[in-house]
Amino acid sequence: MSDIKVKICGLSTEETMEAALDAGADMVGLMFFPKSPRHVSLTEACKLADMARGRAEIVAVTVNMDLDGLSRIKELVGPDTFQFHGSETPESLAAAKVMHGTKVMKAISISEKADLEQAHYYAIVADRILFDAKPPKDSVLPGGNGVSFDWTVLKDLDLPKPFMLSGGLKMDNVAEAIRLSGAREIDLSSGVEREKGVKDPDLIRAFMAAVKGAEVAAVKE
Ligand SMILES: O=C(O)c1ccccc1N[C@@H]1O[C@H](COP(=O)(O)O)[C@@H](O)[C@H]1O
Repeated sequence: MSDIKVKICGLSTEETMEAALDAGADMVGLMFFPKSPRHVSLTEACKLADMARGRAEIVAVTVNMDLDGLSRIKELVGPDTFQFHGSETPESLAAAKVMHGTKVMKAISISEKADLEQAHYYAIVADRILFDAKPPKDSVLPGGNGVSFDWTVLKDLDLPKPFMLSGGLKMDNVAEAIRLSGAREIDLSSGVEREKGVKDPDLIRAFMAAVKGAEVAAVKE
């Protein structure tokens, strides 16, 4: 195992964006969901995206956003990828891909193995699938809740597109998550926060070091 791809999501300050880029994050996520504590305005997002351009893939995270909203983000922020984290259909992903010329990633909520089935439909149009845990019943957020699912359900998954694992990842469990799921790409938000919505540069660096450690350990196995 080597070269695990890492996405750090919900970056909202220049300090934490720089920490993520400097530590080698492959993808950085900007949150465009007003109910999220990681939500950024278009102006903030432009600044953060300019820091990341050419250094990491810029992902705009949206939840059931209309085409006008997506167009504004595309024109002003210029993401490489749209992440769809709501109940968007494969058809709406295809429309966004054609209209905006970006890559598209669809988040799928998992609580049991049967939930993986829908990934095969989305994988026809999506460039990447993101598996996240089903949100707790009382949560207003469809993602970013810091909860995990049974990683072993992903083992030996056969999809025609790459997939990312997310949900409750942090430095203490990432090695185990990679080992049990077989994921080559991971995504996290809460696990590098000192309080809800507040990313911590030290936790970002420690997380990236833990991923490197997991890679080295796997090569020795
Ligand atoms: O982070 C959020 O606030 C959020 C809001 C709405 C949709 C998605 C969101 N985050 C995504 O969820 C994963 C998992 O988060 P966590 O690591 O369990 O906190 C995160 O990486 C984002 O892609």
